[in-house]
Amino acid sequence: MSGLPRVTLNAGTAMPQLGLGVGHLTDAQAAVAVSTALECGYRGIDTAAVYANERGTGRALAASGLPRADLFVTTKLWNADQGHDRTLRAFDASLAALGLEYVDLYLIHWPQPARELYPESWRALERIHAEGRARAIGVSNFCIPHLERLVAGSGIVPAVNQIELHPWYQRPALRAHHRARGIATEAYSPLGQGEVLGLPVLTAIAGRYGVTAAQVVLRWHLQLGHIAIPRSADPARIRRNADLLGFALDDADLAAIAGLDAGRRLGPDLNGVG
Ligand SMILES: NC(=O)C1=CN([C@@H]2O[C@H](COP(=O)(O)OP(=O)(O)OC[C@H]3O[C@@H](n4cnc5c(N)ncnc54)[C@H](OP(=O)(O)O)[C@@H]3O)[C@@H](O)[C@H]2O)C=CC1
Ligand SMILES: O=C(O)C(=O)[C@@H](O)[C@H](O)C(=O)CO
Repeated sequence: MSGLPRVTLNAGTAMPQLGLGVGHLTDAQAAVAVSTALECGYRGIDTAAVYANERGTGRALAASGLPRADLFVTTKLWNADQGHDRTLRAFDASLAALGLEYVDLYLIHWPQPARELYPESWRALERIHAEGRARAIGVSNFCIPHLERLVAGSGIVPAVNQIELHPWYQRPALRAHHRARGIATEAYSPLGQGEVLGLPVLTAIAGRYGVTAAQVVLRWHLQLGHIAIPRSADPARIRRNADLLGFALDDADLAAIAGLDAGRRLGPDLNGVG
């Protein structure tokens, strides 16, 4: 998968369009999954402080022997650590756990707007970025009003908004807003947590190309310009999920997948939670 495309972020760095997500994996599982993924050619890894597996992730990154410049490592600020000074301390802890001198992308995990802390947390991310310790900074689970508040009050437009995005939950208005603002769209739960993979529309397309439904969904993300971070703990799936360059979806396939949008969110919405 060495030829898999990268997306140039507004911060100027190039982010692999496919990465491995390690949410809900233990430290040990994350270490194995990251090692497998790097051997298969992945270079993007998505973790978060709340996943409690930054150490295992970092061990696997170090053991790979790959040049740091080839890797693209994302981690995230957890909700309990929002606020300017807490953010700075949480970032230091993440960096230490990962064993890195910098991350490629640091995200605010959820805005949690009722707490009114995300603008000052963002100012801390701007400082971390200015220090060169996060090559790009962005957000996750932000809606249009939250993005607009940051853009209005800050010199830096988020490089990325990482959002739940899959065939059942396609979010066309938010994606159009990202395009208008130059924010890259990163899809989490890109396989719909595995739940969409049995849909007849997807299995029929997969059958025609001789690939899996997961490959079809990931190819769809690539063709729409999304960054996608599928999670798997299964080495064969990790490998196959990155084998996306041997086929291309045509306009009829893309239209059929567009027709699957049901506005159906699968993960929790923590924006209302204090
Ligand atoms: N910012 C945020 O708030 C959030 C971010 N994330 C990030 O996104 C990543 C991915 O999201 P996630 O919710 O895990 O969902 P995914 O859509 O990546 O689905 C993961 C599930 O799909 C299964 N799977 C993976 N590949 C295949 C395949 N080829 N065939 C069949 N099943 C497959 C996995 O099982 P198996 O392991 O058995 O292969 C797992 O059960 C997370 O790891 C995390 O990094 C996730 C949620 C929220
Ligand atoms: O997985 C994530 O990245 C999330 O933000 C949440 O799903 C979180 O991990 C969670 O499950 C908290 O209940």
